[in-house]
Amino acid sequence: MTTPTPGPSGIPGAPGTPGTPGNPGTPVNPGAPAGSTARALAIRDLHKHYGTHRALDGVDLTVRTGEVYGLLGPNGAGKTTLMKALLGLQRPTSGSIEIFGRPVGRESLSEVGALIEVPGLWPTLTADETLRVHARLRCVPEEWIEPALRLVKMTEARDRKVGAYSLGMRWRLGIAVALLARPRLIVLDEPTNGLDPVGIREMRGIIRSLAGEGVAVLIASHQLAEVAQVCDRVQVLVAGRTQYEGPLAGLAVDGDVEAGFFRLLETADAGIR
Ligand SMILES: Nc1ncnc2c1ncn2[C@@H]1O[C@H](COP(=O)(O)OP(=O)(O)OP(=O)(O)O)[C@@H](O)[C@H]1O
Repeated sequence: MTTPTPGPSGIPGAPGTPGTPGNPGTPVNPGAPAGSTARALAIRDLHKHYGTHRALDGVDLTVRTGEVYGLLGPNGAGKTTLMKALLGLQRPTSGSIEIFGRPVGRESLSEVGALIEVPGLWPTLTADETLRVHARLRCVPEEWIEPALRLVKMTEARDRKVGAYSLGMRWRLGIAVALLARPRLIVLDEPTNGLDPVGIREMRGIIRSLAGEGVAVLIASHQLAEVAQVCDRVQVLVAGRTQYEGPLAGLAVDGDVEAGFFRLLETADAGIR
């Protein structure tokens, strides 16, 4: 578990963020003391059936504030289905989802930022213009743009058109958009997909900064390496069922996490066939 620290990003709305010089900080959740680990997301016995196919078959998952949680699983495991359900994009067959203690709905989703697949951005706008549009759409003050740009290290590129950005820059801007309204829970689908090693390292740094400020982060990935260095806990899903839940190190077989992960996938796969 990560202990929230004074906010390096200067995103003043993140819970428990004491603020930085010139950036006094206005906690979104003044009731939550710095360092507390409230339940950001609680999923219980979630089922999603498509006809007779069980895409999710009784999944439980809890993500706490200040934690980076990895949802791992091969193609078709049910990761996207779970994320869509928690974002209100898909109705589960049964089970419950609570975001900061409230069911999925307009109010609870106002606490959530999401980046699913490559961010859709307007190529003819600059980063600054992009964020201004989103600030207006979401009724967010323009002063919140600067800290979001700073967190993703896009201040220098803010006046360049998005059409000329690398994939890594687009991802970073996509994260800035997702963070603009200062969510307390952020959901990222394959956040390092297509990034080069430098981009991957930067993305990890951004994710850890968010967690350090008390934001709860849920990452879905089918690659162990992607989550290995950044997640506090993981859940391995195979064919809609939980095969493992806990710290990554708990997957290890003879000290080898990767070997343990692949053995788990093979065993689960054999059990399904
Ligand atoms: N709309 C749908 N209708 C029928 N089956 C679906 C639908 N959406 C998903 N599925 C099935 O549900 C299962 C889970 O799919 P899902 O996309 O959630 O997996 P995933 O873990 O996100 O995979 P990937 O890593 O490939 O994105 C798969 O077997 C998929 O074929």
